[in-house]
Amino acid sequence: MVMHMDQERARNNGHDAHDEQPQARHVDYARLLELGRELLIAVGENPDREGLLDTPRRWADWWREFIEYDPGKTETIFNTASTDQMVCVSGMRVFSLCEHHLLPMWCDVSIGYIPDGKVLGLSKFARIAHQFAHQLQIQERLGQEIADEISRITGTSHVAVVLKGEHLCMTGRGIRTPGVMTSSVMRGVFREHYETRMEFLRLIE
Ligand SMILES: Nc1nc2c(ncn2[C@@H]2O[C@H](COP(=O)(O)OP(=O)(O)OP(=O)(O)O)[C@@H](O)[C@H]2O)c(=O)[nH]1
Ligand SMILES: [Zn+2]
Repeated sequence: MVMHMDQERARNNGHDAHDEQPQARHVDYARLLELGRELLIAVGENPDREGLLDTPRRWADWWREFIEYDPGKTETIFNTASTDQMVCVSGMRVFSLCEHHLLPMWCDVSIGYIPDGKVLGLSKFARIAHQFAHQLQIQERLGQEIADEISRITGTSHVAVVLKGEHLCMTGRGIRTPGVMTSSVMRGVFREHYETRMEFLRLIE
């Protein structure tokens, strides 16, 4: 008997038997399909009416796409003797989900670091930002996790991450007030040295 891939994943406690990245997350797709149907019933809809027939499938697909997001290769490093530069990559927009309400948040991510012999490939900053955005999040933790990963890969402790977020849970429900949440993680010389911090903040304006 050919086992469906999702059943096989479930049997392996969320991981493929030959999964090379044990930290990769998987959804229970069959369960999502059931829940999508249940959700429609719970909000007073008829899941068998024509317009909704494929909705549980689309909804399950969206969760799978979000949770099983693959950032690709994130660790391309170039060795360099130069340690006198500040590198900033700014305005990278990522999509995430607020863990309190399961509603979208959009964050504009800016990252700065001072290399210590290793520079990271430019595109990898966006890959890393998306990687940590593709899970249930709060904005503050998203910034910390991005900073941790940049430090881990490049081996420098001088890392700064600023996020500007718009949260649908604040703009589209509840208090219904548009507003921007800014959070910043400043480490190493970015925290200790006022001029360095200000230079970074000017560069990402
Ligand atoms: N610090 C922080 N708070 C967040 C984030 N996303 C959502 N929240 C807040 O989480 C809080 C949850 O508060 P609760 O009082 O438990 O939930 P609620 O009754 O839905 O609150 P309201 O949103 O005020 O209607 C709210 O103040 C949200 O604005 C985030 O990324 N960071
Ligand atoms: Zn929220």
